[in-house]
Amino acid sequence: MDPQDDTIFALSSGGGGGARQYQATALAVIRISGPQALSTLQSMLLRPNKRTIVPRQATLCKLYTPITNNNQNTPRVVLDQALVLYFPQPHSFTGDDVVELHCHGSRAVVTDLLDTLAHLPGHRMAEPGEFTQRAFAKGKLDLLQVEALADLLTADTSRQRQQALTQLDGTLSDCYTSWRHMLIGGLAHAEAVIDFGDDEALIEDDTQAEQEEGDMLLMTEDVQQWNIWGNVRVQMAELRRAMEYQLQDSRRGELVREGLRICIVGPPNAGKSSLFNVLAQKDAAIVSNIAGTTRDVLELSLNLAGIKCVLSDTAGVRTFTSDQIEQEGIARAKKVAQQADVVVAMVEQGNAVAGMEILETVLKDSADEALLEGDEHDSSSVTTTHKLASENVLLVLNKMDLVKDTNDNTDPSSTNQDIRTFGISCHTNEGIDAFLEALTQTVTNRINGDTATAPNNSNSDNEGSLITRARHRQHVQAAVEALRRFDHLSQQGTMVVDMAAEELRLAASELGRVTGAVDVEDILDKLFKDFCIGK
Ligand SMILES: Nc1nc2c(ncn2[C@@H]2O[C@H](COP(=O)(O)OP(=O)(O)OP(=O)(O)O)[C@@H](O)[C@H]2O)c(=O)[nH]1
Ligand SMILES: [K+]
Ligand SMILES: [Mg+2]
Repeated sequence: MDPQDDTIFALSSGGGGGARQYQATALAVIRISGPQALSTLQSMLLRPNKRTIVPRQATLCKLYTPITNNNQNTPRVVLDQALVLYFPQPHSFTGDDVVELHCHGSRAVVTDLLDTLAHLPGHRMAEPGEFTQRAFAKGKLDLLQVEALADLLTADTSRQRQQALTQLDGTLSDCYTSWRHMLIGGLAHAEAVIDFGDDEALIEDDTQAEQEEGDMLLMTEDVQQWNIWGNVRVQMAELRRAMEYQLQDSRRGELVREGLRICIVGPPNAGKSSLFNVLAQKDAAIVSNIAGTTRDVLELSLNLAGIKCVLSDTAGVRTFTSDQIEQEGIARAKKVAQQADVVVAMVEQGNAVAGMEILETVLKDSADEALLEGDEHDSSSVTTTHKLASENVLLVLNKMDLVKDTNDNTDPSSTNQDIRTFGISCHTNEGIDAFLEALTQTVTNRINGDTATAPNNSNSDNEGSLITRARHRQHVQAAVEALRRFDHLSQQGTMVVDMAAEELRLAASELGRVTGAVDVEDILDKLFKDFCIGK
């Protein structure tokens, strides 16, 4: 029997992790999907024929051990009193018949129900993501929506949730589908031109057409075909601009999904780990007055105004140390700073100039390294190795509590030209609120991006069309490149229309890969493995 025909079931609510680790909850949802879902539910009712299960209507019933061919004379046992729901195919999540048992969440109820189902012929426990996999197979969701669902299930912050929900809605899918249809339309025209060119010489271009109009007797259809070709070229150029615009999004969607990287760098003993702990609101990193305390990079998830951020504490950077472990720590610190979206440069107050020098070497080294390594980077990391724009750097002067004469305070604003500077104390918390506010604003600005006007048909002026994965970016980039080659070829006259058409075909298939309309088996396998059981 095809595993697709099995009736699958799983605990779809929390508390999972197998019978042994199951954590009791008030209620639990067991989902059953497949051809036998309804008959199984009915076999668990006391008088199956007396009770009609109305689709999509919650019914409170007692669930008994089901009647099977083997146990007709065995007394039946009540398993639970549950609220049941039935979604007939095709109007269900998976597209198959689906039954949901909203039962009590104790270990006894859940494990006995699962166990009972497992013993029914044609039934088996669902693999991770298998319900979603069936939904995809039935065309209920496309690949972008499957990815959105995966993102929604793992969303930590409100921005991640919003972004995932918009993508789940099909907004991004609609964008790529409409682009792909435009490409296929262009391709159809190109093919018409090719067919025509087979037996008739086409005029090379409009100007030539005008020149030769007098001399040559033109077939009106020739001209029509050629005019259509001209329109196709214009349309494809517009489409390419819309795609290019989408690619110029500063990776905002990917940042929301993956989390924005904020890195604290600075010389030893500046108080980096102390700040890390203040922001973590716990004793996460070791603090001591020994220079070179932090070696490894420590990471912490922060939610700043609904945006997921990953904050890193790093080893203090100094130009000379004979300690090999510290050297490795410094190398790691530089690398993390290089990949960060926002850098918090920290120095002790009164030492801003030295601090800025260190910051400059860190960022300069990273820019150099980025140039050297450039070719080895994949497309997603190339964009992150840019030299940081000053609006994404915050300079923090720590230990303000040690300043004796408050009038003689280091004027923070005088330390550097365009880098914003904040005086703080990790001991007294002075200045922390203002710094945190600025950090939050920086992160928000980075995600909201600039509001450059979108090309007419870009669909890119709303959050829904933001690229959310490097995978999408690669395909859109490849489609743009194909369209550039198309543009070049399509200017060269009739001889190469078929080559130009091939580029349109390529661009269309790249976009098809984004939504999953074109072969995506390998991506799917990987994606479904990341799903939890029951989804
Ligand atoms: N007076 C004062 N001392 C501070 C402040 N912040 C940190 N310190 C002290 O400075 C010392 C170094 O702090 P850390 O947080 O370990 O500094 P670090 O930058 O992480 O140091 P490394 O990991 O060695 O690079 C510790 O003794 C802290 O207690 C502050 O705001 N005021
Ligand atoms: K230290
Ligand atoms: Mg430290």
